[in-house]
Amino acid sequence: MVSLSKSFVLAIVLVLFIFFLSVGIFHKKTSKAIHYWLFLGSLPTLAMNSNRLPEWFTQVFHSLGRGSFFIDGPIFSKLKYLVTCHHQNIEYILKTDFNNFPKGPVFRQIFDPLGDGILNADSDAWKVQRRMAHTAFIASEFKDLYSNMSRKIVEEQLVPLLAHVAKTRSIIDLQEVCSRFAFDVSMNAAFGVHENYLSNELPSNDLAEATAQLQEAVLHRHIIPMFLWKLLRLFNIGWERETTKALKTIDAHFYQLISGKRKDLLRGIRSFDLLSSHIKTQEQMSTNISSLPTKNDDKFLRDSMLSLFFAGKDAIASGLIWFLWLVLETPAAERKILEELKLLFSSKKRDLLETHEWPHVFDAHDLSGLVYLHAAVCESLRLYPPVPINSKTVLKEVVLPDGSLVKPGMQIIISYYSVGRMSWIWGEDCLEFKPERWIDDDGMLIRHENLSKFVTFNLGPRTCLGKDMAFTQIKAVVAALLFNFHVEVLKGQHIFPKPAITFHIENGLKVKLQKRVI
Ligand code: HEM
Repeated sequence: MVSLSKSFVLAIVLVLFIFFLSVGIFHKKTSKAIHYWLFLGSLPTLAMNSNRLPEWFTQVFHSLGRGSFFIDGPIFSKLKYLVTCHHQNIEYILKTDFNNFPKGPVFRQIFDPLGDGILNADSDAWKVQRRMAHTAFIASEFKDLYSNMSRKIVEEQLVPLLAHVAKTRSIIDLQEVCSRFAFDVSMNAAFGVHENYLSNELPSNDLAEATAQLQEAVLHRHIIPMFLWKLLRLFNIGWERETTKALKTIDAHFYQLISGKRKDLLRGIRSFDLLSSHIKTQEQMSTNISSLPTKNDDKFLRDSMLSLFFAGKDAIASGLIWFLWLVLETPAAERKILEELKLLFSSKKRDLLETHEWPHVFDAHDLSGLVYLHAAVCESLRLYPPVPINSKTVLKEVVLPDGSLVKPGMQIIISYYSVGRMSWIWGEDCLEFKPERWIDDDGMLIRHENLSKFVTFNLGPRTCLGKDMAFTQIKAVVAALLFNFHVEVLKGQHIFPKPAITFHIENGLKVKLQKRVI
């Protein structure tokens, strides 16, 4: 009897699964507009475009000529989304009336593998996480550890790997290199451990693979209806089985790292990574408030670290690969970056210019003063924000600055990707990669990022805590790569975004490298 009902449910799951795949994920016909279907509302259109949501949202904004639209659920359901890229709405939601727009229960269920970490928490639980993470990020010892470790990884792993590729004239996927780099940096920052995932042999790493798997799983939870992925989870089949497996691997590693760190600290071994800081703060915190972690709460640490790890790793990898692609496709921009680097190199190494030591790795501090490089990074993050969309829930009814009425329980989807592609926000040339838009006539940076229109790092109380770290990393990698190597992008590659929580290139970016003689 039990097995009969199980088979029945499995059959239903299978039918629905195939239906959604054919309507949504593999459906080639996409729509530039938002249609209302009898009984079903606008959900079928959403499903048909589920593999390219940021792009579709952008097309709908263009076709409607405004920065917000609603998606209605099936008749009799209360499901309704507001999708917006209106920058005054975004400022209102993320900053002015912040408390009225938590992430909410839907987000929390989809991201439940992250537990109570900062990315998934709201209200008091979020405040605790934010305070702890902020304490960790602003510590001067952590900042030093971060910049030393980044330089070390660039110098001792990234550049040797690229030199090896250049020497053997082999083809490499630059996106994979960026992901491996981001993984090594994030493991160092979070736990103070060196994984050497970027070494010449491109070794496999079960933790890195499990975290990538978890990303995929969370994406599927966005695409297919909640009841369906919950059924898959109940029966431990399909993507949900992969999620469970990935989580087991992640937990095994994370709990081992936490227990190892506790032992180190007991032995008096000091370190300044994020985990050490969290353990220290956890011990100092009061334990009689229910939302606060208790002294030996390893689950709390696991959740905190998993969020911080995810927040940094994928965003850095994504920011890097889109930047590199845009610059490599825009020879004028590449030339200007190289000119700045040469000037910096000759000002620092005047005496070495004749003999020219190769390869050369720049100091993060020196790179921070380069105007064109900074402008180019901002420009690529505008066009390809690593986190393309975000969602919020409405607590109390309110009219947003553009006149949209939102009601309790409604979901709001903010499309950061679309913000960067609206001509009424960035001008008619908004689709062009033009670092010059960030530089004024006196050659100084225009700080658009201080205005609400540059939303790539979020706004308000939940602004990204790793923004400075992100700029440091991207500049360090780009400078080392472009200054020391000539990069040839293989012809015939069709570059388009892969559907994911963070933006990546669907099939990677295959390149050949050659030693660059300056
Ligand atoms: C180019 C790189 C990056 C971009 C574009 C970026 C963007 C963002 C965005 C949009 C959010 C808001 C997410 C949300 O509300 O769910 C966020 C949050 C956050 N980011 Fe980043 N991020 C980047 C790199 C990093 C790095 C390297 C770290 C360091 C670990 C980091 C740490 C965080 C943290 C801790 C939060 C949570 C803030 C909160 O909820 O209070 N980010 N980031």
